Formats: sequence, structure tokens, C-alpha cells
Amino acid sequence: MPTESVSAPVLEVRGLQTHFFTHGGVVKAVDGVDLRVGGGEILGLVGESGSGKSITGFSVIGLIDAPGRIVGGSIRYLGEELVGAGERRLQQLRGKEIAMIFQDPMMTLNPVLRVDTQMVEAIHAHEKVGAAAALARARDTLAMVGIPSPQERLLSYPHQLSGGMRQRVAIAIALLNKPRLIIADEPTTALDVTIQAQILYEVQKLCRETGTAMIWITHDLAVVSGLADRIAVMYAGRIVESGAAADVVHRPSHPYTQGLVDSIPTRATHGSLLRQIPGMTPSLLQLPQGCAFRPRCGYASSACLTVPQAVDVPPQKTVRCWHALA
Ligand SMILES: Nc1ncnc2c1ncn2[C@@H]1O[C@H](COP(=O)(O)OP(=O)(O)OP(=O)(O)O)[C@@H](O)[C@H]1O
Repeated sequence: MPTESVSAPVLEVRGLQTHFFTHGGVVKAVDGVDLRVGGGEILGLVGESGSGKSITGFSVIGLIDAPGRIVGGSIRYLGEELVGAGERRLQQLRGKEIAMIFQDPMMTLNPVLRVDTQMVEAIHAHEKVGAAAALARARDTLAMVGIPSPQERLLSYPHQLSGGMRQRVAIAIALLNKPRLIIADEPTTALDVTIQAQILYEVQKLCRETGTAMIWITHDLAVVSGLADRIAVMYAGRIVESGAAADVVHRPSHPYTQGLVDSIPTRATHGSLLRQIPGMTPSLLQLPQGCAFRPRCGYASSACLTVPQAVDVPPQKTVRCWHALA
């Protein structure tokens, strides 16, 4: 069962703002995000498409290119400030201490190289170890992510593997250098539910066993409800609700989170139409005044014309809503 982590944070993000300076105006993709994840803990970062989840992840690993820029806030990795850190330091951290897993494993894998070559290269990029030791580590890591016959799979090219196997190899590459933090951006979305469930189980076990901190980015609240210790719900560049996973899913306080929970299919809703959140996500170039969710919200009042501050909702949630439900 997921437990509340008591360890010191591996990552602490405060007031992060990442904006894109486009011809059409300033896109505030991330606008004042606070996140915290401890060793062995899994944080689910959930929200609809375009809410700023990936840009939050890319900001942490220093992969924001023009016209985007981090314009405010702090990203502390084991206490070290990464906002403003040099590219050399960020390169040292990427792939070694902080790893990223993408929705498309081919963002990680090279189609023309065998798995063993790619894995040994990934080790050698950060560490001087002999070829035999590197290969043994590669094989053991493939076994860790549930790849059968890992010795044989080392000799495969990516195109010889199924989608699920390719994603497991990409996850294994992320794990090779024993990172302290993994940012996983929708890595199981394209896979069928059985493979997805297996991978989620293995990832959760790995985090617990190795003390790795993980941010799991997804649009699917159902996926993280069983995986994450804590959940942060993102809407239009801001975290609108965060807290222990069970609290967020079973006692949502923000009307947007309520809407996401209501759209999770359950046995009870089998065969009937699921409730959808009315309306569309707003353009980040033309955000409504005050709370960005206001035009879609059944609880909206004149108070919502002012941006809500984050408030604590017992036992341990933080919610940005004038009408937060206890
Ligand atoms: N290069 C860019 N130029 C301008 N705007 C950008 C750029 N990259 C991202 N954005 C803006 O940032 C917003 C957040 O994007 P992001 O990819 O983080 O969303 P997301 O929540 O991860 O959605 P998805 O699940 O679809 O990936 C987008 O709505 C987009 O408007």
C-alpha cells in the first residue's frame, strides 16, 4: 500500500513559472507551481492536455528551449538550486541522477543500435566500468523491469521488440545509473491495460526497493490513484489540489478534481454514460479573470473573479479554490 513519505525531499519546487514568449503573446504554461517528492515516493501529476504537466517536468531537468524560459521560482534537487544552474551541471545530472521516461520509448531508444550497445553507452556516459560489468548491469536491469530472457533481449534491435517491451527497455535505461529522481511523462498511455498494470506494479516496487523518487505525469487520474503516494492536480498552469492519493481521489476538494473523479469509469458506471466536465480547457493566451476553472465550474461565484490562494484542507491537502469542499 502507498504510504506517506517522511523522508527529506529529493525534489522541492516552489513558485515555478515557465513562460513561452510567442508572437501571439506570453503563454504561462507553468505559473506558480509547488511540488515536493521524497525518496521512495511516487507523486502523480495529473491534468488535462495542455495543463502544463510536461513543461513542469522539462523545467526540472533543464530542457526548456526558446521561446520558453523559467521566469520565476525555485527547483531544489537534494537542496541544490537548479534554476540558473549551468548546462554542464544539468548535463551531469540528466540520465545519471535525474532520469526522464517519455510516452514514446523511441525518444530514448536509437532505432539502429542493439539494446546492449545502447545500455552500455548509457552507463559509460556517466561511469567508467568494464564492458563485462556494464553488460551484467544492463541484463540485471532488464530483468528488474520484468523482461523475460534478458540475455537474449540484449541482442535485439528496438524494432524486434513489442511496444510494451520497448517501453520496458526505455524504463530500464532510465534506471541503469540508479537515479535519485525519475520523471515519467505518460509512459504507459499507449500500452494496453494489462501491460500498463504490469509496468505500474514493477515501477512501484522499484521505487520502494531502491528509494527512487518519482513524478508520474498522466492525464488519467485512475492510473495514478493506485500507483502514487500523493497526487497533484494541475489546471491551466497551476496546481489546484494536492495531497495524499486516497484523499484526493476519495474526497476531492476542488470542483475540477471532482470532475476528474466523476469521469473515472467504475463497475457502477459500466454501460452508462460517464459524466464529463462541461466546457473546454481555456487557452493559456486568454485565461479567464480570476480562477481559470471558473467558466466550467458549477460552484462559481463572484469571489472566483479573484485568483484563489492555496488553502490547507484537513487532514493534509492543499487546494486553490474559494469553495473548497472539506
Ligand atoms: N514551444 C512552445 N511554444 C509555445 N507554447 C508552448 C510550447 N510548448 C508548450 N507550450 C504551451 O504550454 C502548454 C502546456 O504544455 P504541456 O506539454 O506541459 O501540457 P501537458 O499538460 O503535458 O499536456 P499533454 O498531456 O497534451 O502533453 C501548452 O498548452 C502549450 O500552449
